[in-house]
Amino acid sequence: MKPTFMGASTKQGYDIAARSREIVRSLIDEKTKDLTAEEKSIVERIVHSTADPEYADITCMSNDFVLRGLEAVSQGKDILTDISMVKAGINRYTGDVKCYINHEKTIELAGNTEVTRAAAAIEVAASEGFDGVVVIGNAPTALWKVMKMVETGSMNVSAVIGVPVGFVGAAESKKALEGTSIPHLVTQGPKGGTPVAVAAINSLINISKNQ
Ligand SMILES: C/C1=C2N=C(/C=C3N=C(/C(C)=C4\N[C@@](C)([C@@H]5N=C1[C@](C)(CCC(=O)O)[C@H]5CC(=O)O)[C@@](C)(CC(=O)O)[C@@H]4CCC(=O)O)[C@@](C)(CC(=O)O)[C@@H]\3CCC(=O)O)C(C)(C)[C@@H]/2CCC(=O)O
Repeated sequence: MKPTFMGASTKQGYDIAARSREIVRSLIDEKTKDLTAEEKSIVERIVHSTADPEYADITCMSNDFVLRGLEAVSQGKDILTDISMVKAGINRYTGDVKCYINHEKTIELAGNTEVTRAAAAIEVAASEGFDGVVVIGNAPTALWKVMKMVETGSMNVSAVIGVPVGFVGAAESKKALEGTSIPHLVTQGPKGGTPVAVAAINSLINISKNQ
């Protein structure tokens, strides 16, 4: 696989990405001065992907997030996403990227129990023996389910990127994740979404390749 920078793999693409990174740095350098080099790189990539410097204020990581996340992706552990759009964006990982939202067991479970498909998909992933990094960009109910299953010892999770977007439960679910001992990255408040989730995990994967 060709080396990339911010997903760019051509000379022109690389130049655009490098220029964009310079602009991002000039916008958020002061705000990120207390972060480690790895944390800074992750925040820069999120701001780069969204063109929204506010992410430098609202992105928060637990102290062990980078360590535990890097350990997991370096070992090639599985990555689990809440929805297909997030999975589609993680295109340079050599391990498995899984998403059970359209799995027949998920559809059956959601139909029988009347929970969301997003939450049912987490239960199915755990029942299939998932062990790795969870990436949630859209569905608060999936994030609540992960926290519950980790708390009850029914799911193995190395780290969680919890950045669901929206006005119904997103902020609350992320606040709850911050109160757990699960290694995590969150964006506080309603903002987040697929581009943020993908930027965060792709940045972690990129850092692990350059170690
Ligand atoms: C609250 C939900 C939101 N979904 C958003 C954005 C997009 N969702 C798409 C699709 C096709 C799917 N979303 C579901 C996950 C569906 N979305 C929800 C739920 C209603 C509730 C989740 C929760 O609160 O935890 C959820 C329903 C569920 O039962 O889980 C999906 C399963 C719906 C379905 O088809 O049954 C489905 C997943 C399909 C898949 O992954 O294969 C969009 C592609 C729709 C679109 O815009 O066309 C889009 C993806 C956007 C992206 O950037 O990737 C929001 C906006 C995140 C929204 C939360 C906002 C809010 O209501 O406040």
